[in-house]
Amino acid sequence: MLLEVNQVLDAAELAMIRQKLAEAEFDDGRITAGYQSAQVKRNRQLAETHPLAREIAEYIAQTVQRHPLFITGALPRRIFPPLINRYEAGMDFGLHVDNALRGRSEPLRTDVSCTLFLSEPGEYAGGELVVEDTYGSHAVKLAAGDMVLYPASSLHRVTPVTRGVRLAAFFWVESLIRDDSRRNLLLNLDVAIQSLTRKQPDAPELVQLTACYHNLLRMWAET
Ligand SMILES: O=C(O)CCC(=O)C(=O)O
Ligand SMILES: [Fe+2]
Repeated sequence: MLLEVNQVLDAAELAMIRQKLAEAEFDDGRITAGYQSAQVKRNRQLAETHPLAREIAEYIAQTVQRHPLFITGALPRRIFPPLINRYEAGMDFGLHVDNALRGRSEPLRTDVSCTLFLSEPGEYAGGELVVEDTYGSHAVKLAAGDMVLYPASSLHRVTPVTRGVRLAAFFWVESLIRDDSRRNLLLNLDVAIQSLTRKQPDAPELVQLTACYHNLLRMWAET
């Protein structure tokens, strides 16, 4: 499942984050890459230990969790602190899969991968996030402040940036629902229940549908 969550950050929040990042020193992106992905990773990244990285990570992690579609789509159990990357002209990230586990003490299982775009599409050429699934390749390039969620199990890449600079926050979610197809089913059920609630708040089926949602969640959730 590829899920777009729009307007996670508003213009003022983006300006604040962008201004802070404008002064920051970025390192080689391979600092967090596994063996295979390091071979194909050509970007810059703010070190996790950088005080600014911690401040921005905290801010973004709090903000995404206020977004109902993020909660419904990811059903987060734990969020890995968001990292910031930067692709300048000539940089890209070849086909790879994200590491299954992140962090040393109490490793987080990466179920959902997220990219939150911090640059507007017009600020750079190229730089699409391309995610492979059983239905083919999907190229994603969103407005600044928008985010895409995709299964961490999928192969993906970032096409070469040929002009300008692409800034993004990226992070992983350990979900209450490990399996992508189950998570997707719950998302669709939840969205349908919410839509029916808006259209027909007194529909008697709502109680059964809500029971189905919670009982599936109870059956599958790993807490
Ligand atoms: O920059 C992106 O959109 C994705 C980055 C990525 O795939 C990674 O760091 O593993
Ligand atoms: Fe990745």
